[in-house]
Amino acid sequence: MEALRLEGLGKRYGRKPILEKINLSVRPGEVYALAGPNGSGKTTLIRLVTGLAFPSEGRALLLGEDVHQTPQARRHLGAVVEAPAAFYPYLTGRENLRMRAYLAGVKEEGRITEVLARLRLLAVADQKVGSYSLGQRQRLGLAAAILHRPRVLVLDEPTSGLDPEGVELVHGLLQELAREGVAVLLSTHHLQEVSAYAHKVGILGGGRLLDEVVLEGREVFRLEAHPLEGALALLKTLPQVASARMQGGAILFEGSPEVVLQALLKEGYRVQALGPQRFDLMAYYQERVKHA
Ligand SMILES: Nc1ncnc2c1ncn2[C@@H]1O[C@H](COP(=O)(O)OP(=O)(O)OP(=O)(O)O)[C@@H](O)[C@H]1O
Repeated sequence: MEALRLEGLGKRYGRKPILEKINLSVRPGEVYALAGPNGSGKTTLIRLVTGLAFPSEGRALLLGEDVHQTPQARRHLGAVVEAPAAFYPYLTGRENLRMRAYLAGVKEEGRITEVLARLRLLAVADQKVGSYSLGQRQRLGLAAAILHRPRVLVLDEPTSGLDPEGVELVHGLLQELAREGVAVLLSTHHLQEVSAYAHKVGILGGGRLLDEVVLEGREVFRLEAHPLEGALALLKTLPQVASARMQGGAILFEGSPEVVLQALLKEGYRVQALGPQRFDLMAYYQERVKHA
């Protein structure tokens, strides 16, 4: 079953539509990154999914239960929506987590130490949160979100305000959690960073989900051939080629390089270069948003 499923989700403020007909799903163990320009509705979507905002249409299901109809649906949810997350400044990090653990019904004290260690906060665990840096508070927010071992984790820009080490730490943690079976939905402006491990990227624009890019198992090849236009047209006719487009004097395609090479040689094309190419998510995103 999908861990998280949005069905025709929409939100209007007054008459202004902010989001319309958003359909997406995240499976257990999958990392889904939401990207989009400022104001495209990423935070609004995350607020809807976590139950902090009410949809004007559609619904959000957490492990099959409607977030807005069934309050218990959120027991499987961990979230960091506001940055930095709200904590009692006159209590220590450990005391804040102890309070969260009590509210979430987590009884083992060892779990608090475990998440503090996982977020590299043990050294400051017994200091008042009021004295924490922004990055430390950000990491404490994540520690609190995973305390009760949620099966779905929803995070609004989890790496904003973090130093490079903190960014690495959070990305590493999210990958680990996904491997443990947690479904992760996060919003980000840092596509290059998440493209290393996100399974899917959803691109929001103009209140709609413009595109979903599947990154898992994606293999792209770069081809230089002469004449290039004809080669592109030929590739587009091959059933073994899933996609092909021109980029900077070469063709980028997804599909079988062996079939492509054979077809080109058979038709008398001159093949100058053919090899694997890392999928350029940033270029794809810019192109997609430009034509939105
Ligand atoms: N409470 C509200 N009332 C009216 N409009 C709102 C409200 N909250 C958000 N909006 C509008 O909804 C749109 C989407 O905002 P949102 O914060 O979801 O975008 P975002 O993609 O998260 O942006 P950013 O990348 O800057 O964080 C914006 O035009 C914003 O002004």
